[in-house]
This record gives sequence, structure tokens and C-alpha cells, in this order.
Amino acid sequence: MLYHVRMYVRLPPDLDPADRADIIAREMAYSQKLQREGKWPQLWRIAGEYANFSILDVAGHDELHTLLSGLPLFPYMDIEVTPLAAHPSKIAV
Ligand SMILES: O=C(O)CC1=CCC(=O)O1
Repeated sequence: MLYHVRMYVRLPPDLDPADRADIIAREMAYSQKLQREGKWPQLWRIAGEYANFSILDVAGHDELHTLLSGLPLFPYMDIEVTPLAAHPSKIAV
């Protein structure tokens, strides 16, 4: 199943800079592993915001929740999920 996911990062401004750098490095490694596995095929920065639009390709809601809740930044993000269904006007390419 495909999901459109919006992630808004809300790191506390007083977070220790070393802790901040560590979380961001772990987030990058985690997301890049999932990208290589094909589970995170699209990752876009929302221009002007500390936020992203992502497409995740997973088995269903339970895997999506497991994946998202494992994000190192999960405690510091607001996340909005939209399940995607096939559109009848979409042409095959
Ligand atoms: O948008 C961000 O910076 C948060 C994030 C999600 C995956 C990643 O590598 O960073």
C-alpha cells in the first residue's frame, strides 16, 4: 500500500547541539536504509519549512506505524498520513 506522509519536525530550540546532530544522523541512516529497501520511494523537503512530503510503500497500516514510530525524530515530529488508492483516470506508462 502507498501512503502520503507529511512530517513536520519540531526539535526543541534548547536541545543540546550534540544530541541534535546525533538524532539527525540516526534519522538519515534509518531513512536511507528504508529507501534502499524500496519502502520509502519518495522523500521531498517542503520548501521553506523543516518538514517533508514522503511516499511510503509498505504492507499496510501496521507496518507503516512500526516504521514511523521507529524514526529517531518520531518524538519530535507531527505526522499526517494519507492512504493512497488507485485513480481511475491514471494511464499506464
Ligand atoms: O524532514 C526531515 O528532515 C526529517 C527526516 C525524515 C527522513 C529524514 O532523513 O529526515
